[in-house]
Amino acid sequence: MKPRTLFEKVWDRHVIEQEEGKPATLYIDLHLVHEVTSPQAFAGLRLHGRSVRRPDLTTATMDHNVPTIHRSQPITDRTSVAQMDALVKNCQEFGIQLYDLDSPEQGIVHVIGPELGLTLPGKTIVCGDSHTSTHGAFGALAFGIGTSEVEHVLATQCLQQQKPKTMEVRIEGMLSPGVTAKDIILAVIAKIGTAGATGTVIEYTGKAIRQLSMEERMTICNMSIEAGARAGMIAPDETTFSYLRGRPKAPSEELFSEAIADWKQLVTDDGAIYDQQVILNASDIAPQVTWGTSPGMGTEVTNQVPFPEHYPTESEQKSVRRALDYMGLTPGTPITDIQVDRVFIGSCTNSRLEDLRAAAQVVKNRQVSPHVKAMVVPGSQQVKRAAEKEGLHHIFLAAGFEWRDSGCSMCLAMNDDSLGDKERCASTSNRNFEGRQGRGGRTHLVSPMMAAAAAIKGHFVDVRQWEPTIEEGLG
Ligand SMILES: CC(C)[C@H](C(=O)O)[C@@H](O)C(=O)O
Ligand code: SF4
Repeated sequence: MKPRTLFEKVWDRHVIEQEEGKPATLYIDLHLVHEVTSPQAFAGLRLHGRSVRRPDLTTATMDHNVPTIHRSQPITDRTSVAQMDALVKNCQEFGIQLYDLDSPEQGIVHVIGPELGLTLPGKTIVCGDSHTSTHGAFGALAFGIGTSEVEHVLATQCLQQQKPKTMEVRIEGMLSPGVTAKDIILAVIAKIGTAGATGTVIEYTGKAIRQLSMEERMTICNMSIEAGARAGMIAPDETTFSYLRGRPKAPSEELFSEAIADWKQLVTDDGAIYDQQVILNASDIAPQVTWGTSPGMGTEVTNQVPFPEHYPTESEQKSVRRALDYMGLTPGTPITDIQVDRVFIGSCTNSRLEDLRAAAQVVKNRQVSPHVKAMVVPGSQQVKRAAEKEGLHHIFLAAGFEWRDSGCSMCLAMNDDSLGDKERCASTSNRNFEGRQGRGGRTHLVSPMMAAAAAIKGHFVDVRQWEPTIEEGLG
């Protein structure tokens, strides 16, 4: 048999029907649902008198609109209330499991899927949400779909899909201390651009990727979409299996070794060919900070804000000028001279336990700069409880951070958590578009450690030079 890539194997396992030159019909193993992109889909089902084909393969949570503070009080935003109420009603009517606002398992859809063990190697996973790519970290084929497709999947458990091309992003070597998975993916996007992987499914390979934990792998796959890719995948291995073992929705202990035997097949065969390939060395990657209004407009913390005139084409110069204007930045300014007003540690990119641990390590025994307002928003209520069990909340609260309930929060400011006009934020999220975190707000994408350090110093700093607490005599 012809050697195949990981993507091709998972794809082939799910094609129900494919006519030459036409989109394939794929079977969907897991459909995740949230309150923003589902109301119209359910309304469509009702209109046509249809039911949900496989409620048992469908799971819902509320995350985008939910308040992250004072949860027992009424929510004032009418759209949020309408969307959340609709989800409750729809899940009841159609028999779908919902992790609602009061559920101890509530959280960002891309955080709770893996956490519950719903996300498994080899599955096809869809959700009306672009960052569904996160789940590819387990060797699943996971991608975002539009609301009409949500309706289609609800009704049929299938999806029409054009076969994407493949791209290998190989990260060789080893990361230096202070450099994280977030820096890898920001560096990849800075290199290939936000359209660099358009029409492809990326597979991340190489020694640096194999050494990452599952949470770090999720950070990488999460942002595949910001490089234009349809999805990102990482072949499952022992790290994957041990993460999944014992999770409530993962195969039970009796079936687990059988599952592993199957999952082990999900690797790219020797001799399989990717349509495109990009290679980076992890040891060349430094902590990244974005300076512009797209995730590709980023650089190393040791660099300066770029000069528009250094870009080769007129259109690039124009977009850089516009970005710098919006961001209120002067070319040539060292990144470390940029002062921040706000710090947001959260989002489906960087709100899991290891992210909070990394940030807390930087924050420990220090104080948030007096002119900075900083918050930590755990990705799920389970992450929140786990962090509290380790006492991480004490570290953040003592430093002056706010410690919130879980949700998307200031990643996209659909709830009350938002930036004011011209407020500048160091954010661990994945998008820095104009107005993303609030009208006129200015977003710099960074890793959790970099965000934590910016909160303490009031400006960006190179975390590689962060002194251990003990040596500063503060501990
Ligand atoms: C609201 C939703 C449709 C959107 C997405 O698909 O990505 C959101 O999650 C985002 O991150 O912008
Ligand atoms: S945390 Fe942000 S990126 Fe992730 S699903 Fe929510 S809004 Fe989208």
